Amino acid sequence: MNEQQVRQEMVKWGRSIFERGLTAGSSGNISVKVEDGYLVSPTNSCLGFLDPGRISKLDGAGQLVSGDAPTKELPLHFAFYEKRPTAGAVVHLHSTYATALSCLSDVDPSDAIRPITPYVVMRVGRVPVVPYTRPGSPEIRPLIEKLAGEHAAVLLENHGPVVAGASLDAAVFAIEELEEAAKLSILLRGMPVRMLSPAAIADLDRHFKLK
Ligand SMILES: O=C(O)[C@@H](O)C(=O)COP(=O)(O)O
Ligand SMILES: [Zn+2]
Repeated sequence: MNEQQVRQEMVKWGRSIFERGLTAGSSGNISVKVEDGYLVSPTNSCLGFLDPGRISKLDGAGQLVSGDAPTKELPLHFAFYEKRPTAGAVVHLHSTYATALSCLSDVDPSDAIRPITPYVVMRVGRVPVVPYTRPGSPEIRPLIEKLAGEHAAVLLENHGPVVAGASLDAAVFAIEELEEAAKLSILLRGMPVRMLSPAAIADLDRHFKLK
């Protein structure tokens, strides 16, 4: 895909995410790795109305080359690119159920999404919770770097989900699945849920290796 096509993909997915209510107002941000750097949603932009010509273009070192000022969450995005060589895109949203889960004090911080259905195991894997930092703070970078080698997705405590994927499509599909799994997890709270067995999870891990 050439750079113009990637810009169009960011506009298409941004609009789709916004129109389906997966993030509101100017919340959320997306980035995609391109041949000579990164394309990033501008800070304070609405994902539903990205202008392809104003998307922030960064060089390989993260310096702004063209377009509007980038999202303030670059440390978050770069932590994934640094520690996950397979990452081609990163998506952060304030989707309702995943964000709700990130606010619950009794969620296991090493495994916030209980393995209820196979698809979340296949597309997202185990999701840890990263301790709270102020949005945009550089303090998030080392916290994510500790986890990103092993995990494609995290929940930012009291904030929301972040997912890395091999492509923008893959990252969007995974964050959508994370949202659905969080929704099930909240809907089923207090009910006698049958979890997938450790053997079933190991079988899924063998057959559907996450990138
Ligand atoms: O929650 C926040 O403030 C940010 O994480 C966010 O979602 C939007 O920030 P920008 O991408 O800088 O607009
Ligand atoms: Zn945010």
